[in-house]
Amino acid sequence: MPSRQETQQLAAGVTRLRNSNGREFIEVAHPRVSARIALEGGHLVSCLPAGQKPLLWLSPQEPEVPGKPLRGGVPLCWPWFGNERSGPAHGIARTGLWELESVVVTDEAVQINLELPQSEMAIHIPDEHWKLGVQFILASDLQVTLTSTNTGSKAQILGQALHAYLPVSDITQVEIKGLDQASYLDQLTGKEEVQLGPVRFSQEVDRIYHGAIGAVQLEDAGETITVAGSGSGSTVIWNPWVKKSRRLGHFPEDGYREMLCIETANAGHDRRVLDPGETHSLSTRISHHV
Ligand SMILES: O=P(O)(O)OC[C@H]1O[C@H](O)[C@H](O)[C@@H](O)[C@@H]1O
Repeated sequence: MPSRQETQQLAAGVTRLRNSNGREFIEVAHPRVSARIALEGGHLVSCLPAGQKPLLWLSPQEPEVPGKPLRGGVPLCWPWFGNERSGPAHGIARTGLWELESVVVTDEAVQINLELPQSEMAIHIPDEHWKLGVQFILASDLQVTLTSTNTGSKAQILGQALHAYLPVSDITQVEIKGLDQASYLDQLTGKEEVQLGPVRFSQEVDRIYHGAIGAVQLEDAGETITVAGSGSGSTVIWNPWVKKSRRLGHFPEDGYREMLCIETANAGHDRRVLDPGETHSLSTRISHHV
């Protein structure tokens, strides 16, 4: 829990605050949902619909200084996924400082829109011209939409992912359904494979599933979290397992036991080329069913 040093009320139940590590957050306390978004990274770090378990996992280890991504929630990978291009892994959006555009509160939901200013893009991708916005619809479920417009005069390549970290009670017992027969790139071996049955975890998993995948279901001890994407032709499934957990920054050594990532993406073969003036939206909807 960040200690509050400065706070500003933005709307009923929506507050902007700066914690003692200098990070700025938008905090939502609405009858339907509690949530927190870090302006650094445009990063939703927690989302708790009323009467449910948390929809997202967040590492208990927060980096002390701004500039290091928080591990958990929904990091925004943009305009490339992983190491598809040179520069920071997963691109520049997850460490950039986003600006608040709008907050709309209704009885059912809180809608928050952020934009990544040109000045943040100019640092790493000075030759590219984009308008980039993220919208969070926080309610009894969660919807995150990342919208990119090519504002330049040449075609530009776009790779991206909504890198959702989901909580699990025991990684060795969970299953992901909805990927049976899908082909995937195993990022650990570089080989193309075909999924047979549900995805289960007994070692590191780092895969890009291809195709316009419908909803996938994370089945965990009789409960289900559904992740439904749109604007996506690829889904990344990731768990770091034992050795990689030790190497990851700001991640508990046994953190792999209690999380996995299901990432609605445009990654690998699914990278897009946007013509001047073209807009593309990538969206994920995460909901919990008991
Ligand atoms: O450590 P990060 O840069 O946050 O990346 C965390 C993970 O993200 C994705 O799921 C990739 O497929 C993994 O290869 C990567 O290890």
